[in-house]
Amino acid sequence: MATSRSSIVQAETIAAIATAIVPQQGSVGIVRLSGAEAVEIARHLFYAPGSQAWESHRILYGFIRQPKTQQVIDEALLLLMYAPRSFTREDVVEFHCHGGIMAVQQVLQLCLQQGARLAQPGEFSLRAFLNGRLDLTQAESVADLVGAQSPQAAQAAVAGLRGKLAQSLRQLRSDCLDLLAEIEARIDFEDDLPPLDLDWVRSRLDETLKTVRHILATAHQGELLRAGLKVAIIGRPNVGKSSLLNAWSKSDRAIVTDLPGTTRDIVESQLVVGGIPIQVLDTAGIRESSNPVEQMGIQRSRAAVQRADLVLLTVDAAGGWAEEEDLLYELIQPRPHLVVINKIDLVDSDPAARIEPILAQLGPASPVVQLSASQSRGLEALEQTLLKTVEASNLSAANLDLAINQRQAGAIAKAQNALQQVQATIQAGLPLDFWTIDLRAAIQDLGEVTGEAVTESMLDEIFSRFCIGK
Ligand SMILES: Nc1nc2c(c(=O)[nH]1)N(C=O)[C@@H](CNc1ccc(C(=O)N[C@@H](CCC(=O)O)C(=O)O)cc1)CN2
Ligand SMILES: Nc1nc2c(ncn2[C@@H]2O[C@H](COP(=O)(O)OP(=O)(O)OP(=O)(O)O)[C@@H](O)[C@H]2O)c(=O)[nH]1
Ligand SMILES: [K+]
Ligand SMILES: [Mg+2]
Repeated sequence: MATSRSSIVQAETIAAIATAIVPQQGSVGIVRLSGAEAVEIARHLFYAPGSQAWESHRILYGFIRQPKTQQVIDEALLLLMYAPRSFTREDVVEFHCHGGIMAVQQVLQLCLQQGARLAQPGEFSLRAFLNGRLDLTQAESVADLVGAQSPQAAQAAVAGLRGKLAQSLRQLRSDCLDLLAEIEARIDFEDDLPPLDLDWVRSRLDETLKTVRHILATAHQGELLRAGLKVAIIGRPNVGKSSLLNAWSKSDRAIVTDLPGTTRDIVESQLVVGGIPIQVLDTAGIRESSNPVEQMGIQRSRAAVQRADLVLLTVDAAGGWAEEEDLLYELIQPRPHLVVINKIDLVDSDPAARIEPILAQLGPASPVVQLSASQSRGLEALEQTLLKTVEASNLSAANLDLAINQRQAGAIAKAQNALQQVQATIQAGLPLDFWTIDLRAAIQDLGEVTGEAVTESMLDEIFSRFCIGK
């Protein structure tokens, strides 16, 4: 039988390297222990000279030693946080070692030799959750903060960490419980109570649904902030795709030459637009080719169109719209896209004559941007149009306190359905028992979000996505 993460005996003391492990990098690396044996293990491994007190929330200075040979492994600091005043609410000990890979790996091995078990991904956060220090949304925000790729994504994660979503959901759930209590009382003690105030029930339901809708509406910004966007630049050879990637990312990532067919493999670059982390893919120019290497590159370009959240079809303002563009334009029709008219610097003398024929080829559903990649002109407009196309224009001005993830949105949408069902049931004049069925379902769904009602397999799935040492 597979052991489930949450059923692992919490009496076990767990250990992990809490910092990134990179050779020759990171001035400090941390090995973290949590559990009943943490302090005992540290006592065996850490020598603190003089009369330093082993008290909670203190840092001791000293040496980590191999207990048998007394060989010194590192000169280090030891941080003590005794239960319940720690991240996990268990005894937590941290060895603050030198960075790089050797010190932390050796110290981790010593901890394991002393009886600690290697922590699974997310297990420190899981314990913080199981011990009631964090609700599930806060624990998810810990992972979001570690994974954040833009200041706005980090800001949303910190708000979640501090319990903004948790608070709203607790309030919603408690409102539903109040409503349930009122209704159930009428089922159980019908004769002893004044009749149910139907207007009150209806207005409470309306209010609750309004809040639910408000929270659900933050799912789009949550998804953009967390997952970001994959944007593929496609077009026929030499229209300036690689030049656009370079200008946009202010780099020399991609090779640019005046030879058509320069780019073969996909070239990626990472940037942030209006708070959204964006992965830009430069692709091989698409054309009929007999060169097998180029053909493979073109296959990858076509695949990128399907993988991308947004496709930028790039066209050469001077070269104009050719037959190949008809095919490419058709290819991107089912995908979210915009059309980039590049090299406008070449048509400065008479832009209308060159650009209008291109515009005439485009349908009304295709946003258009004119720019010059080689002169870095029009990139601002590209970003604004991109944000508008993915409906994220006011993300940077938005309130980032709430930005729910897909899992949370799924459960909250179920709660919304259940609450709407309660409304319908009341409307249909069905007996009170029916109202409570859907109300209970809504309460259950909200509990799935906060973790008040979760299964072990849900916890497994959520925490296994964390990194090791979190
Ligand atoms: N060295 C180190 N830095 C770290 C962490 C850590 O575990 N170790 N963190 C880990 O993610 C974050 C800080 N988060 C933390 C959250 C709570 C507690 C904590 O001990 N809370 C107790 C006690 C509070 C108090 O003393 O009053 C509590 O809330 O009960 C510690 C760290 C980021 N920086
Ligand atoms: N005048 C002008 N030239 C440009 C502009 N953008 C790119 N070019 C030139 O167009 C040529 C092709 O540019 P690339 O960026 O290599 O074009 P590409 O679409 O990536 O080409 P392939 O990878 O071969 O498909 C180079 O000589 C660039 O300097 C622009 O905005 N204005
Ligand atoms: K080229
Ligand atoms: Mg190229």
